[in-house]
Amino acid sequence: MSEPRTHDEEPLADDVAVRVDRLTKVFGRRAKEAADRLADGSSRDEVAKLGTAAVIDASFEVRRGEIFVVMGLSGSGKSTLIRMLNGLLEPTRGSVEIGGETVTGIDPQRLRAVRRSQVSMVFQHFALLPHRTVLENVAYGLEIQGVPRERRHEQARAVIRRVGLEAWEERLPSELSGGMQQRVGIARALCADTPVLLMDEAFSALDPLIRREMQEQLVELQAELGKTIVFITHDLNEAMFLGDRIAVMRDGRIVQIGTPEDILTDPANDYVAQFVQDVDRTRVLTASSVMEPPAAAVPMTVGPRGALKIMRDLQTSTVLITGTGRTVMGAVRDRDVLRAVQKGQRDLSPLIDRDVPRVSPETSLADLPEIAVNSDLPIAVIGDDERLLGVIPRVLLLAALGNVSTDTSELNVIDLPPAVDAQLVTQTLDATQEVSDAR
Ligand SMILES: Nc1ncnc2c1ncn2[C@@H]1O[C@H](COP(=O)(O)OP(=O)(O)OP(=O)(O)O)[C@@H](O)[C@H]1O
Repeated sequence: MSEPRTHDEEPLADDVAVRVDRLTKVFGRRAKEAADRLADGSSRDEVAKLGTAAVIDASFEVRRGEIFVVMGLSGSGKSTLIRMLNGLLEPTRGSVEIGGETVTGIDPQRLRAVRRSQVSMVFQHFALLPHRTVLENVAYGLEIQGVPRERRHEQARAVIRRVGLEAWEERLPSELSGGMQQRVGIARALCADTPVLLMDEAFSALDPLIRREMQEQLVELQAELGKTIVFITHDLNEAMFLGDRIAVMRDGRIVQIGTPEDILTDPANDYVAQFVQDVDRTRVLTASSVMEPPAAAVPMTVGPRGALKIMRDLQTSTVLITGTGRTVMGAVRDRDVLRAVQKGQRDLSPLIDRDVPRVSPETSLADLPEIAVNSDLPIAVIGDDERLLGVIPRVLLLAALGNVSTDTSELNVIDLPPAVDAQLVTQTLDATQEVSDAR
């Protein structure tokens, strides 16, 4: 008798839009043999005589509503992979499931039905029908499904409005700019109303400004419509901007799958590390990825002497002060604390500057310089419950704000050194120690 399944073991089938299992594609006459050898551990080069291994042993799941980006250099196997996802190419080994249905090895009629109901594709070069209007292009998918004219035009008009092209419905594609043509491409894919959108270098032919606009629009549309999107690109910044998760491909293999932050901060190998070297980190990283643990803050209860010691040890001129429940009370400056210690004061509260900048952990790094430059205090990273989650120490912007959002790999910020001399601090602490000991 088989073991009863516990709730935990239940596959989360409903959450998975696309499941790819050990997918391999070899081009060449002896493809099967090459794929078998690859499965037995041979390298791509070792099987090169048998065929070109375009995709090797790829496995991943794309969750519903996720933007999953496949990124890699030219020739790494991205297009081959996406073509297997919609059944345009038959895998040599492995399987693809879309919406819970296996699409590998099924009969062509069934495959067409699954494709129609589940998957739409947006191409790099728009692939619009040149002699049909924008409206007819967008409605085309419904037309071949036999949807009556009135209804398909109505649906097409709705998505055309969504992508902001309502004034262009009756125009021909050639009358539109590249960005607009691609919006028609997206509208066409949306009109088919499939849960999965496959986008193959969809924005690569557009100039940078339009491209950025399209990326933003796609993220908006996705948030609104909840589509599952598999997006292929060789552009790392695009991958980082769009991807909930990114799969990095190299020579047919997926070498890492992770969130943009994982890929950036914890690259799986030198190849990925090199790839991400030039990415604009400020757009990807958030306050939570640069903050120091809350231990870098000081509880009120330590008093001026305790605070001064900690500031000396951390070599910092300002430090955050926390109250009960680790809420942030403000920050103190070393000068003020030193003076208080010299005067034998026991209470930190009169020294606290309550004007500490506060950000949420999701605040983009790109927004921090502006906050940092307006204050000489550390930035407090605060959770929903007002608790201190981390500290971004007092930073100084060396360059103009504009510099930070370029593709530098390091942020141009440094900690300010303590304002008062460490020796003086130590002398003061020793002297006041003697006083308190003598008491
Ligand atoms: N029909 C085919 N016949 C033989 N080899 C092919 C075929 N299609 C692709 N390849 C090879 O498979 C490898 C992966 O190609 P693929 O087009 O999937 O890569 P890609 O990452 O999409 O690159 P690009 O961005 O240049 O399209 C390459 O070596 C390519 O030459």
